Amino acid sequence: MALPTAVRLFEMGARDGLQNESGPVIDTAIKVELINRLSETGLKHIEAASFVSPKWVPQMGDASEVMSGIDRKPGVIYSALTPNLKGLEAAIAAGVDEVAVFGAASEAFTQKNINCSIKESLERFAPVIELAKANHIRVRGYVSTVMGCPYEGEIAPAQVAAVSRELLDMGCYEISLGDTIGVGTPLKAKRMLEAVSQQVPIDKLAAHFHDTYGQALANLYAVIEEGIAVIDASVAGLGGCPYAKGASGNVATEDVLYMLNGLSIETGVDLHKLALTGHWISAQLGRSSGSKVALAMGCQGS
Ligand SMILES: CC(C)(COP(=O)([O-])OP(=O)([O-])OC[C@H]1O[C@@H](n2cnc3c(N)ncnc32)[C@H](O)[C@@H]1OP(=O)([O-])[O-])[C@@H](O)C(=O)NCCC(=O)NCCSC(=O)C[C@@](C)(O)CC(=O)[O-]
Repeated sequence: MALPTAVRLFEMGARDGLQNESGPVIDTAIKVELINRLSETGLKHIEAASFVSPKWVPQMGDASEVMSGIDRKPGVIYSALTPNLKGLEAAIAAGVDEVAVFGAASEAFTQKNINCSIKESLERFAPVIELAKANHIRVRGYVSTVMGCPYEGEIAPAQVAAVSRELLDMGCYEISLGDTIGVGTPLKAKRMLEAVSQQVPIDKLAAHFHDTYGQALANLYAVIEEGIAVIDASVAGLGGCPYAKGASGNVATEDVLYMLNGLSIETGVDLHKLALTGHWISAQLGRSSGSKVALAMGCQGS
């Protein structure tokens, strides 16, 4: 299949990135400034917060304050995770544009992450999706552990396909396929996608790959060759997953953008501004950017 002419980048840094930071809870003002800076790069889709239990993920405990603190740039969609009705109600009150439910293809990961079975998770999501739709809010669905689980190991592509199909049938507009612990390789990614795309049209799928084993760009190239045109990524490669020990961040948005620019695939995102934002947030966290491209570009100014 020909490569897509355009790709939509879905920025994860403020949520998937920051949720996993150990140490003190990051100031709300820093989260707000990160999102505001990201909004100026041309990104049109920013996951800004997570309305989950603060006991489970302390870094996301100020989701409402973050949402009320940011400058909403017209044309940018600000989304948040909502695992249950309590989260959705808070997200609606905070004025999110879009929400996401998050399940997994692995029973053990689902238990560790959201404290229920896959079946129970889908039952829990049903009223969330219903209420979101009644409020004219679109719902995205995540499926984690699509290429491997930290607790169960190998995950059958058919299982990924089944959970993805359920979420689509329940009303999610898009299913994001998460290689939560970054264990995938290109052939595995293609095989997983082949199974899923028999159940969910490829234009309703997104790739959400972590870079733990340094395979994320190769895996992304493999799936865009198959028609994937939505990519989740995290500025400066921030993040990991609090319930997946050893998982490193999402692939760095700067690195994905550099690759897409090289392929003449349109994104509308300014690489220089994005790299500056990545250096800025990395400095706030007391480290260097996790993006190889940003480091190579060397633009450290604010
Ligand atoms: C789902 C629950 C809440 C179940 O957790 P639970 O303990 O089974 O829930 P519960 O209903 O028994 O409630 C326990 C306490 O949490 C409170 N609570 C309950 N819900 C909420 C809420 N929405 N907001 C705020 N507080 C909430 C509730 O009020 C209660 O408070 P208490 O009475 O003890 O004071 C919990 O397991 C949880 O919050 N998990 C979140 C885990 C998480 O955020 N993981 C990271 C995101 S997923 C991810 O990163 C992967 C992804 C998406 O990026 C894709 C990939 O890379 O693969």
